[in-house]
Amino acid sequence: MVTVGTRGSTLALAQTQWVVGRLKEEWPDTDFRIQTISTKGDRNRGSLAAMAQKGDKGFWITEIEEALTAKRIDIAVHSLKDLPTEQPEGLEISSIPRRVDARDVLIGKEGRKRLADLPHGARIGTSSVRRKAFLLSYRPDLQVVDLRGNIDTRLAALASDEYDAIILAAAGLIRTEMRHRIDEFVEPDIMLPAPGQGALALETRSDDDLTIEVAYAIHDHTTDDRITAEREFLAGLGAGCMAPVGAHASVKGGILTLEGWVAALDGSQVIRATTQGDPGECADMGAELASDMLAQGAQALIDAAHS
Ligand SMILES: NCc1[nH]cc(CCC(=O)O)c1CC(=O)O
Repeated sequence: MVTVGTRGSTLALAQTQWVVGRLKEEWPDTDFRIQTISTKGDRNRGSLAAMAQKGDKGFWITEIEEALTAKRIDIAVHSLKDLPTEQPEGLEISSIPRRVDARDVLIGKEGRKRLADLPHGARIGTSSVRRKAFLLSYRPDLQVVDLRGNIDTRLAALASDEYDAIILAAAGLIRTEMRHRIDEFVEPDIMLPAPGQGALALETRSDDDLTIEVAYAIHDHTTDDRITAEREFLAGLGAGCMAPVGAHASVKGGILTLEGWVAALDGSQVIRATTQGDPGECADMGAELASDMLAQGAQALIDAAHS
């Protein structure tokens, strides 16, 4: 019996059921069980940004990692973009399944269904500092209004008068079978996705060889190279998942292209850079792009976001 732990949100459960379905295909004789765990992120109604400023990077995952260490669960399924770039002692990411669409999407009211067509001063709901900064860089006239909660809560908020449109990750809507709600895929040249967006991580105990083998059966090497480049870039900046940082890697014809953006919180400045190389060098490429950008002024933007 392999116990797979996750948060209890609709999205967390949907992605964990998908993972267990894939694992069952690979290991038809193994029994899998899903165990839901409540985290600080699920319980805290305060603003995400305030929690991040307290340096609390892992508010979606601490309780899940405790359950893993205590052997109450054997595999933890996480959204990769919520996972800090370092794992605690004794735990490791042992498998990265194939990524779905990494882009952000717009969902708007009638007549508010494309970013370029939104009226002057339109109100956009998001609580992500990255989405806010890139939106304001593209359209400084827009008003970004704080909106947090799970996908269902955020979609429901669109019915109120407070928002003309909201921005979400495509992956969350695709995984919860709500793809039909997407009005526009926002292209990465307007809004670069978060590092790891659209990818999952299976975390296990480092000494649990049997479970590691089970998890690794659904590992995807190309996704791993892409997200490694993106996360090394984020780590190299000394930034967490709450910084106005975007990163997106793609692999074509055996070449990995990594793009990184760092923004001022108000969108008044965005530093952009791109690098290309062999996918085998993905970690170094991420680290090098980060140090190039720090030298180009990204340090001041990161410091300002953290202060
Ligand atoms: N921070 C919450 C979160 N974590 C992962 C996803 C979406 C799914 C993914 O990126 O894999 C979301 C919701 C959102 O950003 O719209």
